[in-house]
Amino acid sequence: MVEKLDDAARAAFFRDHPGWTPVEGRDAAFRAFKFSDFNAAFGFMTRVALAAEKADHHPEWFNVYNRVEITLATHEAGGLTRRDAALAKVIDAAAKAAGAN
Ligand SMILES: C[C@H](O)[C@H](O)[C@H]1CNC2=NC(N)=NC(=O)C2=N1
Repeated sequence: MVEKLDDAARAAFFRDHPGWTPVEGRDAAFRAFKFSDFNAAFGFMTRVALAAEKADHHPEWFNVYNRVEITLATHEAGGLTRRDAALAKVIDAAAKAAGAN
């Protein structure tokens, strides 16, 4: 069972992943992305989905047209873990490659 990040590691998560914000009332991280169009947004989601499935660690997300909102948490741990930090890194790189602003 993966452990929740302790306070220092949780602070480091938000420091090291600019753009991600804590979710109120829940140990989770949120970030919204905007792409040029649906094609770019869905291409991004496809790349994230493949990485998530490979890692068996999945985002909670919401998409409308060119907008993708993502919440990260580890359900089995009830909060943020190193798995979320790893997925955030993949997400940020994929978003950058897909031209998110
Ligand atoms: C059985 C399987 O390993 C689990 O359901 C995985 C799948 N993806 C997951 N994703 C996330 N975000 N949290 C989990 O606890 C989780 N658990």
